[in-house]
Amino acid sequence: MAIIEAWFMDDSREDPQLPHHPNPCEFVSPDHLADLGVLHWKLNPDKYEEDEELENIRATRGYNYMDLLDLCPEKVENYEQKLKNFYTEHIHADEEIRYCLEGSGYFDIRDKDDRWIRIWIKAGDLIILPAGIYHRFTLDTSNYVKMLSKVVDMVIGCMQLMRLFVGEPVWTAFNRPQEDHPARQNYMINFVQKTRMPLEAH
Ligand SMILES: CSCCC(=O)C(=O)O
Ligand SMILES: [Fe+2]
Repeated sequence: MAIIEAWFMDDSREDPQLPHHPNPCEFVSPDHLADLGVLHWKLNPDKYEEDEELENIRATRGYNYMDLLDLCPEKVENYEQKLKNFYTEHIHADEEIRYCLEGSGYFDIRDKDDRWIRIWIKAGDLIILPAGIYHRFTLDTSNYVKMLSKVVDMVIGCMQLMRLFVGEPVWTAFNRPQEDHPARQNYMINFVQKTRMPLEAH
């Protein structure tokens, strides 16, 4: 699996858009992410319109739906509210598939012990979060403009994302706690409890 930067987050209450590297930094490997059901590919964002590798992933996994989302204040209604919602810990009933074409940001996911892992997504990163995994999202500070005026003191950022889905897309977020949600229960069975169970004797 391709290299991706991911680390356990520190506990500080500072701006969520900062990296939140603890000292010393504890990095998380792609295998560890895969063990939590998180998959990742590094693609060439400049040729997304005729990319065989992307086509292969879409065909193999049945992602027949695709759209582009410009996460920029001038292109998204209720930009601030949307970012706030994205940073509220939640799950979905289906996979969340995002391909970053421009800009960068952080997907935070919970590990098996409920610790936050921060995954840094940049142009060319395609990431799949499994249904039922607790997660949240924020932009980082590399692409932002700080706007200062009498009325606003706001940090704005931009990112272009491709969203993929099997069939008609459903973006509904179910905020934590969701322990009774079927997607959460399946996630626990498939990715958390399975690896904790002692091997049965034959
Ligand atoms: C802006 S993409 C990631 C945000 C998210 O978790 C979601 O859309 O459900
Ligand atoms: Fe989400």
